[in-house]
Amino acid sequence: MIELNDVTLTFPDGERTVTAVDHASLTVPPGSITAIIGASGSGKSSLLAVASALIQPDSGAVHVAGVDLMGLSPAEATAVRREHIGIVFQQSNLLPALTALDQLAVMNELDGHSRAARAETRERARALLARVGLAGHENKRPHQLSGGQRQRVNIARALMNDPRVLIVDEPTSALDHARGQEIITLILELTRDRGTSTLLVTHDRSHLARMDQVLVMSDGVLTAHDPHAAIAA
Ligand SMILES: Nc1ncnc2c1ncn2[C@@H]1O[C@H](COP(=O)(O)OP(=O)(O)OP(=O)(O)O)[C@@H](O)[C@H]1O
Repeated sequence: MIELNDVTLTFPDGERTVTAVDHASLTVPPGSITAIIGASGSGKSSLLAVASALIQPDSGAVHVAGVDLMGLSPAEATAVRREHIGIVFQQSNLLPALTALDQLAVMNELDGHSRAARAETRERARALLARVGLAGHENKRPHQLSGGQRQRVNIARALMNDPRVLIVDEPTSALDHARGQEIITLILELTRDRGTSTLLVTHDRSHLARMDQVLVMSDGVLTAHDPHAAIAA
């Protein structure tokens, strides 16, 4: 579950302050997907940063996977992120030198686990790559994969720790329409199968009718939007 209640986040901007998120509230239940749309600079990335435990807001209540994020130390917030939150960014930020399998396994292996734990990590990585449609591509490096395949690696990587919450920022912006629809279908299936609370920012209104909830952000203010009305707009 993701629960934001009356959240406000400001940034200093010279003499004044910018209100990036203005008394925003939202709930994303497990197994459902909420999309946020809104103009550039309306506060969407700031809201995702709050829900990802990357930024603590000035005021309000934030609960993610049952954890109260307000008042956590940076180290505690990092621990919550690693344990409960999967994040997929707009640009695939894969490491050029690593194979698809290693992109998934490397973070777990940096923790210095036993040989058995490493084997288990690789098995999990292999299964997740197969789940996102990349069986047979485990040993390819990013330049050997298409844009859509790279985004699939990103998604699989975000699922490595079996997160309760999935935060996705513009997953289709670098893809053509058909490839974008496939990625949205995959994210929807994973949300249902794994019961994640998924929060997604998108510019592409053609996806909105498939979402459980659509919220519009405007100058930091969130308002509900009928997913089916949005497509006609
Ligand atoms: N670190 C920061 N320091 C100062 N101001 C910031 C910071 N991050 C965001 N802002 C400001 O907060 C407001 C909301 O920005 P945000 O990036 O959240 O919007 P957005 O809807 O995600 O935009 P885009 O679609 O272009 O990514 C903007 O006025 C922006 O300039």
